[in-house]
Amino acid sequence: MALLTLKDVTVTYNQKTPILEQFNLDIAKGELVSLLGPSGCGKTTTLRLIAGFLEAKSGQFLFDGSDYTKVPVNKRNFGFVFQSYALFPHMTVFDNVAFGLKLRKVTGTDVKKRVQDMLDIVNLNDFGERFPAELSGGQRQRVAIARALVIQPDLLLFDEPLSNLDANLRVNMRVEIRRIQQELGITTVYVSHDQEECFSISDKVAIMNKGDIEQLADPATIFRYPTTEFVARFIGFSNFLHFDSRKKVTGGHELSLAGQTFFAGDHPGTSNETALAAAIRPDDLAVVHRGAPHSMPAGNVIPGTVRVRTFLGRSFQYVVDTAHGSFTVNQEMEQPFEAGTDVDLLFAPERMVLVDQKEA
Ligand SMILES: Nc1ncnc2c1ncn2[C@@H]1O[C@H](COP(=O)(O)OP(=O)(O)OP(=O)(O)O)[C@@H](O)[C@H]1O
Repeated sequence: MALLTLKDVTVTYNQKTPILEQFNLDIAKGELVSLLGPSGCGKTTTLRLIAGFLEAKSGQFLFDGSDYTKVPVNKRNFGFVFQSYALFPHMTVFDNVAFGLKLRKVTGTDVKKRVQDMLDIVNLNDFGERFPAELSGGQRQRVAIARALVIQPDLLLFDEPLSNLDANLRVNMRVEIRRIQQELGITTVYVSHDQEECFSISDKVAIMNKGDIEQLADPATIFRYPTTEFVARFIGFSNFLHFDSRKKVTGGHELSLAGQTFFAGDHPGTSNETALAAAIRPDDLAVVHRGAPHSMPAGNVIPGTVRVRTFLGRSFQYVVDTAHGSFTVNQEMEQPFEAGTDVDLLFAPERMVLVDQKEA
């Protein structure tokens, strides 16, 4: 059963068109769920709604079996960590972390023990007497996490917590966040626009587009088997074929495109029966000299010409122009193709993921 449920929630700012409309989300106890999507898709709005900073126009918010729709922020025992650490500059680290406990009327020795425990968890046990100005960005963010956790929240909410940190520190801190979240088994909603960050730490990722969740699944499933063209593009499938029709055949699916019949195998990426587009990652396309032997089904080949070649380090990237549009291919090779070379693009049946074109 879900710990947190948003049910048919609609949110409008300034009475204009809804930002979220009939929005639904379920989160199970102990899960870390990320909301990921382009700027303006409604991630922060969803988080603010869960936090209680924002009221829904209609719909329900259920938490742990109770109706929280009208419960005010200060009656929800939730912890927040924001992009700006929002520490009190005139208070020591210890006092910053203790602040929420004092508000909750926790007394002397209890405060000391709980703050110390939290500083241990975030590896800042020797920093209690420092002031925020005497800390690095990563240390400040750890204080913010300790402060959110010390109240033993029922839910932890992160809004772009790492975006003020430099790249290396971001990687370290996301490992820390995942470690702490798992150690405490605390249910967490995490907003970021950084795909790698969300994929690396989450049990589930919700990919949002214009106020809707287009796909909610574990990171590996989304990475390999996006269900819509929007999700596929967002996570790096840059090649698409848009078919006229499809037919189930033994062992797979026949897909027709302007008289040519492609074949896609039976795999989780072809189970969506309404999907009429194929998405293919640049790493999953192969390119060979025009007419070179290969083991693909005859229909899974498109002739083309290399327009651009770039060097990626491990591999080369080619942009290949064909009668069906341009395709991007990453391929490791000893002797790379020059721009202008006539080639064949090979579409492996197990690498074509069939996606819906909704919101494409
Ligand atoms: N206080 C507000 N008043 C009016 N419109 C708002 C307000 N806050 C957000 N919006 C609008 O709501 C939409 C969703 O915003 P939201 O902040 O939820 O997006 P986001 O996905 O978090 O984006 P970002 O990644 O840029 O932070 C946007 O179109 C935004 O302009």
